[in-house]
Amino acid sequence: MSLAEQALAGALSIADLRRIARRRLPRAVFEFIDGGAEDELTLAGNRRAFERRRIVRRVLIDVSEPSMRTSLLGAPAAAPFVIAPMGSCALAWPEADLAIARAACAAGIPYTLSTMSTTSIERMAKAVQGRLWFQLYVLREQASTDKLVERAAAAGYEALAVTVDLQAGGKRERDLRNGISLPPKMSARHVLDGMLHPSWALQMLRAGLPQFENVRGLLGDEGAGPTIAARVGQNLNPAWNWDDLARLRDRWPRKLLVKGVEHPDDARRMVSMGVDALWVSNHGGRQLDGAIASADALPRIADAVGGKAEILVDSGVRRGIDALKARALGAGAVAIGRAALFGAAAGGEAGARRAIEILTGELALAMKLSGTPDIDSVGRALLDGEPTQGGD
Ligand SMILES: Cc1cc2nc3c(=O)[nH]c(=O)nc-3n(C[C@H](O)[C@H](O)[C@H](O)COP(=O)(O)O)c2cc1C
Ligand SMILES: O=C(O)C(=O)c1ccccc1
Repeated sequence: MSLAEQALAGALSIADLRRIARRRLPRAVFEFIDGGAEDELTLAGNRRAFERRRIVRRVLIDVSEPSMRTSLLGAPAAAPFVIAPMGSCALAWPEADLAIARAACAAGIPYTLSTMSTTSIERMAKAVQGRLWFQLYVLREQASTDKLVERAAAAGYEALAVTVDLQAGGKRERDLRNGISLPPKMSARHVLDGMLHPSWALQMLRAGLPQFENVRGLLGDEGAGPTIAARVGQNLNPAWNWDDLARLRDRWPRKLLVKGVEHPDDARRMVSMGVDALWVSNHGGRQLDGAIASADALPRIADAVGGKAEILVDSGVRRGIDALKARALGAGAVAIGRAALFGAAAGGEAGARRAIEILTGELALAMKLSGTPDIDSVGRALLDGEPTQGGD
């Protein structure tokens, strides 16, 4: 076993994978992934909202073979997990999108490709046979947005998740301090940072600068944004509204998800328009600092929707038991963002596989120890002190 393989095998938790990633990546890249907006209140709140929930265990139940198989968007999934869309992943590991997608496919869970991926819609569809969803950022140019939607349909993606919480790039102060911008402006500090992380630097030199393959030529160049998020934000349409969502619903024939929902009234209105699934998220604390934690928004949305649409949740999932808590709070599945990317940053496809394996392993154990033989039977009563309106 190589040293890198040994390190991966020795990683017991997502926190361990994060530590390996932190050692391997230049500071600017690690902090771009790890960081949140402003004071990182929402980033920390996401974790706290999962951590503070407590499970009231049941005993004397046969849990010899706990089943975490479930149904997501009308198709089977091996576990209640989905990979969240992440742009610029190749900064962490060459072709990290492909690495994570292959790991997801092997684990039998859906993978969401970002509009800002460094692997094109078509290349991903050719490379991976598993369940693929496409995340849409609404570009300022209507025709360019329409083209992305058409390409995802033509390439056979089963679902479209339109992200609605990046009306502008969040104020990511770590990125501003580190000067990680788009296009990259290399300073002496960046070169030094690279030299201090030679395995990463050599990989990058060999692979070349990652490109946003889906939006090649589409990002306007009115000034390089001060951060990646700011530059991308400048190119998205902040005027996009309910009427536009209705048009998108008409144009896209398959499953439609809205990512970045937090208010029950928004959720209700989306369901009435025929949106198939609500993706409760605050973008991993990277957008509005001060936004409610996802795990707190989740039960209110579940009550508002009352089973008329599916619900996913992300932001702060770092342990398998978080998926059990999320199921109890009303989600069908949790999406994994940084946890998967820390894995890929630590060791490419094997690292992403390790991340999923850690989370599913922890969930299986949590199911046994809580007396949960079947993930689909989880209700709100599993949690201490949760009002059970809309639950069981
Ligand atoms: C490096 C990085 C890039 C991201 N890029 C996108 C993106 O392109 N589109 C999107 O909808 N969300 C994006 N997100 C947000 C994730 O989809 C997800 O909502 C978030 O990471 C969940 O929080 P977690 O990382 O705590 O699991 C990104 C997150 C990270 C960490
Ligand atoms: O950083 C993000 O959260 C994000 O959404 C993004 C968008 C485009 C490129 C890279 C990241």
